[in-house]
Amino acid sequence: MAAAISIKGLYKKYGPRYVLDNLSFDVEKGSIYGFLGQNGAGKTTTIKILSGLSIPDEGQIIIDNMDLSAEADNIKNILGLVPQDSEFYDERTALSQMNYFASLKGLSKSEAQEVSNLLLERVGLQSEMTKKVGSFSHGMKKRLSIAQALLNDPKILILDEPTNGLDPVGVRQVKQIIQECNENGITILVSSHNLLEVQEICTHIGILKNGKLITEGTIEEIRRLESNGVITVGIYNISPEIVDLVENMDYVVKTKIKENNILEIYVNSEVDVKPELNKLIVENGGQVFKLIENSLSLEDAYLNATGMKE
Ligand SMILES: Nc1ncnc2c1ncn2[C@@H]1O[C@H](COP(=O)(O)OP(=O)(O)OP(=O)(O)O)[C@@H](O)[C@H]1O
Repeated sequence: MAAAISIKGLYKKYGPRYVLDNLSFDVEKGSIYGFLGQNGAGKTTTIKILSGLSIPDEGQIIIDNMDLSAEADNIKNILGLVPQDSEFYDERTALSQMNYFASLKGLSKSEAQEVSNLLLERVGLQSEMTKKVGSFSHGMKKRLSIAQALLNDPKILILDEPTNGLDPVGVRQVKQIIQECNENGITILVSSHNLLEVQEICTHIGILKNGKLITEGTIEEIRRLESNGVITVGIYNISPEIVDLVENMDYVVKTKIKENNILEIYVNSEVDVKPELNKLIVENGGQVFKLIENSLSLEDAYLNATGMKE
């Protein structure tokens, strides 16, 4: 699959500290790539570099087959950016704000009016377009910011933490707009520190930690990364020998002993391993009083991968 964005060996230093440290990844054409990481991981720094607002110390960026270092202006024409915080004039209406941005992009008055109307409708602000932006909620401003980013009919849309600080309705609206943009052929790069908020719309996910991409893949691949399930076994007479035997099984990733004779077994297997585990424990003298399997959520896989989980 062709890459809409290809980042190779990106480094960015602030003072003596590298905030991007040999960062490389591709965003496939037509995908919705969730660029995830905790606060300070380097997401905004990467996005600023991609949108030409910051210069990397090293590395190559190819966007839609153009090298950013040589064709920044052409790239601007095919890129839409929704920054974390957009600046609007509170006294202007949404429509006049959009018309103003459209005129900055070189559209005539009538073209601007037409496109602005269309885009405000696309982000669900059609009945609010003559209201002053100062009266808008955070979610409405975010949708206005997306409309603004769509003014140049971009091939690629980059959104920096678009769901941050929104209420659940606002999150749902923004996700729906992102998905509709994608259905209309726009490749999406969306950053977030909240996997749960974006996972249902992403086709791919990359996890950034301290400026490095620590994990990458399709949603399904990420889920399978460490373990795809956890089996909770209650054993009355749990012993170190039983734990050792369990840990040595092929599909067991790790085990954790919990209170009340509970052994948590993280497994990575496509088939049901409960009968085999039960047999092993019982044959070695264990008295099993409960055995439950839960599949791991993507959130768990994320926390495992970022080392946020104990
Ligand atoms: N202009 C700057 N000067 C110095 N340090 C900076 C600058 N911009 C960012 N940093 C530092 O670089 C690191 C990465 O910041 P960045 O904003 O890219 O992270 P992030 O993943 O987007 O997090 P957040 O979600 O909090 O914005 C942080 O430690 C931040 O303090």
